[in-house]
Amino acid sequence: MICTKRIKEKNFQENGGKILKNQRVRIFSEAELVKATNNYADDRKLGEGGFGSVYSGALTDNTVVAVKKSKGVDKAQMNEEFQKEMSIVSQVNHKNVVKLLGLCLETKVPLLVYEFISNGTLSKHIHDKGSRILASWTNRLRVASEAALALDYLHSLADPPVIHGVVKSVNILLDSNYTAKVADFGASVLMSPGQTDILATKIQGTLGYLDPEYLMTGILTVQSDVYSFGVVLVELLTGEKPNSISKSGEKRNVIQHFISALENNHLFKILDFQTADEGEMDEIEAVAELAKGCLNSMGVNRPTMKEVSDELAKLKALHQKSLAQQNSEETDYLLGESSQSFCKNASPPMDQSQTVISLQIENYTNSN
Ligand SMILES: Nc1ncnc2c1ncn2[C@@H]1O[C@H](COP(=O)(O)OP(=O)(O)OP(=O)(O)O)[C@@H](O)[C@H]1O
Repeated sequence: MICTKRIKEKNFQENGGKILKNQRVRIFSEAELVKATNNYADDRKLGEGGFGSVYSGALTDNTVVAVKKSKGVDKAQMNEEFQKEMSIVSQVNHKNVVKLLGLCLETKVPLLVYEFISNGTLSKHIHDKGSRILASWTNRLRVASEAALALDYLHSLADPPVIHGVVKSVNILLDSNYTAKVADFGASVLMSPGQTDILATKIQGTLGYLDPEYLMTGILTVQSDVYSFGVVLVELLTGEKPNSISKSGEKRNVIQHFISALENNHLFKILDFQTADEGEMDEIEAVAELAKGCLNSMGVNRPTMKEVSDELAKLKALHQKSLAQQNSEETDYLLGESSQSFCKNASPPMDQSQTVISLQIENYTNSN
């Protein structure tokens, strides 16, 4: 049975939990989640992370959910990871952050129930050559801008602020409209207002995305997320995995390769998508410069997530404006073309020409 209720202090304390004000999540029974996921059947497995595995499930009201189930090897550690993720994700509310719907407290390590994000990870769409969604610069820029918006929100608007800790393309999911949603708060840290860094008890992260400064000092900062986001931007631009292996089997430093291409004006040789448009090239160059700034070895020299997000939003708005302009120019062109052809064909009756023109406009709109 599903019951919606404010989580009781007692339940949380029994589970080693921290009490959060105004927290509203749904409490699921273990049996309900077993049924929803067909007892965590293999074909329901969406993926596996450090904390455990994620399964898709259908509730009795047909809502599709993603259930995060701990590996359960070290109960104390798993409980800590769970508590952290739970306390962070239940407090954030942003259209570009995956929503926590509820949890189940009957299991040894509680289960987390998330909204189901149907189109997989950004990583899959960048690296799976069969995926067409990122074929256009328009979508790459939009997804980058949406993910940046979520991270800016976590750093400066969430109360309390949050360092995500493991920003990478696997942790950016795409929903049914291909809108980006930032996920996986297992390594995240809640900050006090005004606080921007924390001494980590253990260094967590994925090679290739890890801020070199954090790696050296053990201090995780909001700027560590900015570095990792810079790596995601490079991935979006080049289609290369940050820890990729070349054909000859050597480990490639994708970041160095990217920066040297940018500095030597070879950027367009290493892009992962085709663009013939000069306006787009300017935008791509601006995003590449932004990525370079994020990848500065010193955190203080990197832009803030707000600056990154504002710049991407500005570029996205410019891009949309130029797309709209192109569309109207093409419509004008079609109108011009049709009137010329009518001149050639001994002037058709007025009502017929109007029909042809409107049909052409309609076809144009449909194909776009
Ligand atoms: N809400 C969701 N909807 C759909 N799929 C999801 C959802 N959450 C996670 N997944 C899938 O499950 C996989 C595992 O997610 P999880 O957050 O546990 O770990 P991870 O990000 O892969 O690794 P780690 O936690 O070690 O960084 C994701 O890569 C994604 O494919």
